[in-house]
Amino acid sequence: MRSADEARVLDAEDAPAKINLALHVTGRRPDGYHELDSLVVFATAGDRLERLDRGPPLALAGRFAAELETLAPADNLVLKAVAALGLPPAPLRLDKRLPVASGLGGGSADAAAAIRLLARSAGAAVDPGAAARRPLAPGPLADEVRRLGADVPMCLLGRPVRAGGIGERLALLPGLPTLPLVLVNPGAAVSTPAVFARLERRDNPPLPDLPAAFADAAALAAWLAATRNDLEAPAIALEPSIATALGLLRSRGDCLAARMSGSGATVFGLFPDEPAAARAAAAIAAARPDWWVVATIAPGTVAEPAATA
Ligand SMILES: C[C@](O)(CO)[C@H](O)COP(=O)(O)OP(=O)(O)OC[C@H]1O[C@@H](n2ccc(N)nc2=O)[C@H](O)[C@@H]1O
Ligand SMILES: Nc1ncnc2c1ncn2[C@@H]1O[C@H](COP(=O)(O)OP(=O)(O)OP(=O)(O)O)[C@@H](O)[C@H]1O
Repeated sequence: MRSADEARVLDAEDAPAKINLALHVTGRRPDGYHELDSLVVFATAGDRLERLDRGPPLALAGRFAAELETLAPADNLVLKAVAALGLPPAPLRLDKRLPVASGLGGGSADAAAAIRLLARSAGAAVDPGAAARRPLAPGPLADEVRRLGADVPMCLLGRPVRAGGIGERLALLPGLPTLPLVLVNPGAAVSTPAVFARLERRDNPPLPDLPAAFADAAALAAWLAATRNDLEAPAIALEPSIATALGLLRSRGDCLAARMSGSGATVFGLFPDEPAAARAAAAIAAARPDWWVVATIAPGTVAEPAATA
């Protein structure tokens, strides 16, 4: 039972993990940021942000809360988003379930969840419904969102996309099946700028053409075979345990594809169905009890409801 002085949860938002299924680095802008061409999906695994009836501006809970406690609350991307967009502050609690600096865009997902949550409580100064249906229209709001981090616009959308530019040019992906995945983080935080700095080539070709739809996870895996994550080799050079994690996924006979997400160190394995993913996750967790291992799904593309006149 809830004690009399315990805060009450008024509302909550999920902050799904971002997974780069493929990531090609195609150029570099004069400001040092890299041009990307990336296929991105969002998992049901993620952080969770709650709005409370009382408490400090941001309380931390969950497995990875301690890693954020060294950060001043104002530097947490949740409160940075609130300040940058001028959203009405409210007591918040972040359940930090995703490893920090792990290539899953956790901080960006938290910022996006804060925007959705507080926009809702303010009567939608930022229309979260619209954000869920289409990429943010260019404009001052989109600029503020992008300034929070290159991954924030895609996290605000939270649906399968092909991302271009530095990650802010988003095209919704039709025809993607729901993907059974295993996420494995070998417990090492990898610095995104350090990984980009180690790239040997920055002028790689874009992703190959996408078909209108993929029949299943195996069809997507066949397409992925002609793609890469260009950040994987530099990240492995900094953190060799990434290669060990990939090896464990690939040693499963039914793993369709295994690759690093974002700038690492988290890797994903794609499996034909959820039971296969659950078996792989259990085996890897048993072999490496100190690692973060989860079986999850990335929901596929939901058909748009027919427009009404
Ligand atoms: C690698 C990805 O995770 C792929 O989705 C993202 O591009 C990174 O997104 P993010 O962590 O939100 O990135 P930011 O916080 O904006 O940038 C962190 C640092 O990564 C480098 N960076 C990031 C994005 C990008 N397109 N080019 C870059 O070179 C820059 O050195 C930058 O200072
Ligand atoms: N709520 C937050 N969650 C995680 N990191 C945060 C948060 N707020 C601020 N940060 C800072 O942002 C940095 C990047 O964290 P994050 O977990 O978003 O990285 P990432 O998963 O590697 O992102 P990406 O995939 O975009 O490279 C951390 O090192 C941390 O200092």
